Amino acid sequence: MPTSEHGTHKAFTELPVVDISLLFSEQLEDRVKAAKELDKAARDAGFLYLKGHQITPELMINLKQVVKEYFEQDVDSKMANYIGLSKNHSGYVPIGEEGFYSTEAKKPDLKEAYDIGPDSPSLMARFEKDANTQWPRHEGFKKHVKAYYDAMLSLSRVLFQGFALALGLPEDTFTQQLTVPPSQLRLIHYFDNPDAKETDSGIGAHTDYEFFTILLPTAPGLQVLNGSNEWINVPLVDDCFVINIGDMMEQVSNGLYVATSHRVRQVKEERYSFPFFSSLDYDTVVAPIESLIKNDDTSSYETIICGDHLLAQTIQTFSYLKEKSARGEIDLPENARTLLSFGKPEIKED
Ligand SMILES: O=C(O)CCC(=O)C(=O)O
Ligand SMILES: [Fe+2]
Repeated sequence: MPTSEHGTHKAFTELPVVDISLLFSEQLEDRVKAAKELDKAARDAGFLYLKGHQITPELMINLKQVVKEYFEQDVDSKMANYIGLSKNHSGYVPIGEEGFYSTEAKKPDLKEAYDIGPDSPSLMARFEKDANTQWPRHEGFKKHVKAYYDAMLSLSRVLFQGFALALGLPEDTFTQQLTVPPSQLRLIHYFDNPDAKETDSGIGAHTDYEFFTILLPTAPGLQVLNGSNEWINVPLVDDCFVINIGDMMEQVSNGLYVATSHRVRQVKEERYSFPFFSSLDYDTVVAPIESLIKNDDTSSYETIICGDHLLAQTIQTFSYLKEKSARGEIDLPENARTLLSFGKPEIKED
């Protein structure tokens, strides 16, 4: 495992803003120009605000509205679509379902969620070949959430092309393996909490497992660890998504782009947040790209299989999957990594 990569992040005090309008240009030289901006932000911070993404405001407005209505229902109604009832890891995730990083002794994160993935093949394809996404009956939910999922998938394609150019690789390096990726969209609801203290956790410090995440938050609360180990607030910026580098991008870029630690603090106001975790197809072999390995390189990222890595992390995180695993109904993929096994700096909580 590499040990010194954390030093590559700058001591930023706010996130860089990257306008990707030029990634949509017909001209390669324009796309390369935008990719250079992505490259700088990915190296310096591993986190950025994304402008010029061409996602229409209606998609986001409709998503926020229908998700708000959905979560307003009582818990019993929401539990009708409990994630543990699905065959492809989709559905309602009640408070306490996720033992993030096996810190069972810690208080559970104060949030509920609804997880969406592709129909088939899904993250659970090893166990269930034809398992479709579980949708609640709630009016308009499937229509608006699916439209948003599809838009995120398209945007992730553009960004995968941008990151390939940013790394000096052929533009289709990643997208050759982007057919039906097990990318998950999470709809997260952090409860309103007038008594929230600055130190109350909404979600503990972590890095994301995938290549990158496209995040749409509705309120402040997100914090990012900078190169000097300080937690930096991420306020909302109009018309921008927040993008962050995940574990697998760190791996393929041979540590050039580092997965940045982040966490969510409880804020007094109610908060929703919609991360789309961008991955490649299940069978994608994830290893440092040869042209990014230098002769004197001492880093040693071990090769992983994209979907197996995600599945392993998921099985070790969700209570219902831990129980299935204990009953012998599912097993961890071979060579599964334990949680937090990437070469991250020690994650500091205060
Ligand atoms: O709620 C947020 O702003 C971030 C959520 C997050 O980091 C995650 O779900 O991985
Ligand atoms: Fe995250």
